[in-house]
Amino acid sequence: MQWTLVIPLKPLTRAKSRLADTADDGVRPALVLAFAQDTVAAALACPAVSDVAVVTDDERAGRELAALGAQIVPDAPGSGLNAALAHGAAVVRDIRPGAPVAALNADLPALRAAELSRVLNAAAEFPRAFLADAAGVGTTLLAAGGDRALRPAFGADSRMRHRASGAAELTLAGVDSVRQDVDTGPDLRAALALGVGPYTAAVSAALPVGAGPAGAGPRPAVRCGPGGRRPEPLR
Ligand SMILES: Nc1nc2c(ncn2[C@@H]2O[C@H](COP(=O)(O)OP(=O)(O)OP(=O)(O)O)[C@@H](O)[C@H]2O)c(=O)[nH]1
Ligand SMILES: C=C(OP(=O)(O)O)C(=O)O
Repeated sequence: MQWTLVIPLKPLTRAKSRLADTADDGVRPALVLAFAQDTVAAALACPAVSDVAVVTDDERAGRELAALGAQIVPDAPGSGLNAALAHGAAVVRDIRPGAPVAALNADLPALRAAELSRVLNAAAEFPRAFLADAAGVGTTLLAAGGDRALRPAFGADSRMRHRASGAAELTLAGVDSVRQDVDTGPDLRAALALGVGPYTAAVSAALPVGAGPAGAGPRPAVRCGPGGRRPEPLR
């Protein structure tokens, strides 16, 4: 089964406020964009993904992520994360009725295509399924088969709320890169230790958190775009 991913992204200057003590206002937008670039690049390199739709109103992010091969959907509702996701899924299904869709956070800088494949293949066994974040309270991925609405309930305690919504919790091990979202400085350290993608490695090298000896270091660039696998366009 091949999935369309719906990836939400807040305007860069307003995003990741909880990282303010790790990355100041001058560098945080670039760091948030780098997280999204590494997330989208890994997603597009994943064989279980047919295409990626990023729901954002940020012009710079839209330009950079489109250059990687993502489709950009304006955040027309403008009323928060779950409205943005429901809108993105509806736009996808208008174009491709019956498409399996999965919401994926844009703050997964260590994301590995092979681990994402394993998660999506596991999700394909259920009508709706989700993956809890590394902290164990939130969600990084929510998937819905072609005959189901996504019904996103991201935000505080979303693990509990997705469970209560009837979605199956995916319990597979060895998919840390799909679980490791970055909200805080310690989260960024954990992602660096897993090994982040090249965009985040470049921006975080200038931060105190990125300059330390720990960490697996940057991973080789994912090949997507010219020379790599091109996603099918969403049209
Ligand atoms: N399009 C869109 N994306 C959103 C919105 N709110 C959050 N997101 C995205 O949803 C994902 C999960 O959100 P959070 O992890 O809470 O990120 P955040 O809101 O930037 O972080 P904080 O400011 O620290 O709360 C991230 O990829 C965000 O960029 C929204 O209103 N619209
Ligand atoms: C959006 C979520 O949380 P966070 O803001 O912690 O990334 C979530 O886990 O549903």
